[in-house]
Amino acid sequence: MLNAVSSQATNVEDDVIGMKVSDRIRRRLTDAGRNFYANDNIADAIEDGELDALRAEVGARMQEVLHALVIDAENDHNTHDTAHRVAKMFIDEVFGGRYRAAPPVTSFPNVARLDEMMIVGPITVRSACSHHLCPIMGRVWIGVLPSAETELIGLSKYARLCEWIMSRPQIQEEAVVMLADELERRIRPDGLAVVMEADHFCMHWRGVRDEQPVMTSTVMRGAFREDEALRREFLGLRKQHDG
Ligand SMILES: Nc1nc2c(ncn2[C@@H]2O[C@H](COP(=O)(O)OP(=O)(O)OP(=O)(O)O)[C@@H](O)[C@H]2O)c(=O)[nH]1
Repeated sequence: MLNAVSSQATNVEDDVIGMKVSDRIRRRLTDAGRNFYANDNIADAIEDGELDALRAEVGARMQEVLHALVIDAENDHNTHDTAHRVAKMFIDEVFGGRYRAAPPVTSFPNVARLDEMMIVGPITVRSACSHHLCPIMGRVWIGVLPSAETELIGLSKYARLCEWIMSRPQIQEEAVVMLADELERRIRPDGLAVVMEADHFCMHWRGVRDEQPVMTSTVMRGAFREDEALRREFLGLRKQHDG
């Protein structure tokens, strides 16, 4: 999608040699009129080799953060490589869903015309809140009511898509909607249900420091929204899966 913009942006880059790689990527996104919020995927705006440069840039800036925190990262053996470790953790792991393209998802036509609900879960998910960048650790359940047009996807792909969507800084309410949109687009079911239950470490580790609260969010689409009995069956089975 960004290809058309990319060649245009390459010309721009000719006169902006010396720009930081984050500025180059940001410029491409801005020129294409694209958002680059914390939970947006920007993989198609990053060219070959730029992820290595971005990791190095984030590492250098993280070193400045440690410096501003008055930590002697140059001489302290424990924080010597911390800045680069953190950059690697952000870009490749905990926020990797921003920088990586979607995982390949093989789909199969619904030849047998299956029309009964199926549930996958609990799928363990890890995310981060966009306010304090603290971990969010949770579980997701997905319910699908297939239609004749449905593309069936392999079981493991639900977990892979969850991981891709969740490993970005965000709020839970938006994360479940984004996950539901992605699944609906790929599966085209008659009904889709997503439940997410998660611990927010911005409430446990800091802030109110309350260990108890868990946030539960649901998204009900199509038949799950219209048919109360189906919705109840899904929510009941989810509890059973929970043990
Ligand atoms: N709605 C929602 N809120 C979240 C989520 N993750 C974290 N939060 C909350 O977002 C708020 C962050 O904004 P502020 O209230 O301005 O932050 P703060 O003053 O540091 O708040 P405290 O956490 O109360 O110290 C906190 O109340 C968090 O608990 C989420 O996924 N959804």
